Amino acid sequence: MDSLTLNPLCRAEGEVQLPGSKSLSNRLLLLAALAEGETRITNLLDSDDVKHMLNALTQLGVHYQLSDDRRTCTLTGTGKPFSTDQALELFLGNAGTAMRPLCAALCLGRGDFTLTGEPRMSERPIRDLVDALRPLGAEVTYLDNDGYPPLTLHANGLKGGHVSIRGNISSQFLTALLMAAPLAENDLIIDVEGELVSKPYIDITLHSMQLFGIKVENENYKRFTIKAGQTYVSPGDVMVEGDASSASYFLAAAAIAGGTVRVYGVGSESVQGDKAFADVLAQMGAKVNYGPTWIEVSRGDTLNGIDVDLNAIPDAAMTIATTALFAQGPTAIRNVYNWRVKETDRLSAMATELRKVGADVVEGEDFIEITPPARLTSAAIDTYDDHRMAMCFSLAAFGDVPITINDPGCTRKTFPEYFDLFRAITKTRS
Ligand SMILES: O=C(O)C1=C[C@@H](OP(=O)(O)O)[C@@H](O)[C@H](O)C1
Ligand SMILES: C=C(OP(=O)(O)O)C(=O)O
Repeated sequence: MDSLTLNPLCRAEGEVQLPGSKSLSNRLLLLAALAEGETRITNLLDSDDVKHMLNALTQLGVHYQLSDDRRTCTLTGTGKPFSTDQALELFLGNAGTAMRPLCAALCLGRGDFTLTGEPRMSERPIRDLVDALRPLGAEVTYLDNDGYPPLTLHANGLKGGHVSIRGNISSQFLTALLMAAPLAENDLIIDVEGELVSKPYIDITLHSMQLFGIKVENENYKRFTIKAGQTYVSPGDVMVEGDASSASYFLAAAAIAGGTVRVYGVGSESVQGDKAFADVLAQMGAKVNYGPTWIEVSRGDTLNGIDVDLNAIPDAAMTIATTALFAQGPTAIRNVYNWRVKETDRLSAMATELRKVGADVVEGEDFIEITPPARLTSAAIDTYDDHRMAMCFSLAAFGDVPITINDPGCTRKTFPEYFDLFRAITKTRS
């Protein structure tokens, strides 16, 4: 296995143009494919998760053109759901933003669609979504284990009506239902049961649907009503914002090390909940400035440990876990149960790797408490095929010791060029 050793770093300084948001890229591609007319999507993310969505659309017969740098996609939708005479098998890697939304959207059409992915995808739950789709007329067969991909959809349209969906495992289930809803035969009312995890991602969904002309009635994120008879209509040109989760590593580097880092592509006007990561850094003592499309962070007088509920921003929350290595006092990150069902069991992986660099860690069922060591220990960090483990632990190189990242290439899921950009804004201790 490949590895990358980062020599001790002492400073972060510079500007980063962020790659496009994964969440927006995959939503806009799917909605453009379902929409009437031609959509030109700019600043599209070029990463594995997006490639899986694009490959699926190709197999579904969608016509699109990618620019040479793969960051502009011009796509012509038919305004109709996807249908096929021949059974299709779509391989979706480990992309939750492809698996869950496609699972619902494909039920709108006609034909047999099998959705598969990498081995880890077969351990990521999908039951809550399937259980909500079945009363709407979806026929779904699990191929290996009940409640998990791979699965086959025997699609024959979705009826509409009134369904409930559990909100506490993944917001992507609700996102999937919402995006399919306007093309159901009748109005759809969706009730959300229990806590809604990762709530700001629902705003990304509603924003994306609104761009394509869809109206959704939102009663406090508890009930959503979507009228039938609406069609997705192309907005023409649409630009993908920079990825707010990808911004977190650069901003944290400045908060830890001194120097000032500004990221472009995400700012106060962003629709992504992960922009709030910068507020968490401010709570720890960092200096934060926002412009409409940029965020700038510098180190404050001290960096303090905090006790926070990060249920709303589980991806950026991982970056707080490694930032905590440099804080004064312990940090507790609470209400992140669903870390366990992502690219890996992130609560367990994070605890194991933080201990390797010398932290004292308590791993709870849905929280993690990190007490930083007086001095970090040099270590080889395992990344569990989890892009965020690799990116988070690059920050450990600010601890005066070399840090080796095993399988750094796993960042290809959302951020293939991460280590080049990280190197460009960090200075090695001489
Ligand atoms: O809808 C989305 O784009 C996402 C929602 C979140 O997942 P959960 O809702 O499963 O927490 C997030 O972790 C994921 O990276 C992207
Ligand atoms: C959880 C993540 O991805 P996915 O979209 O596959 O759920 C992530 O990017 O951290």
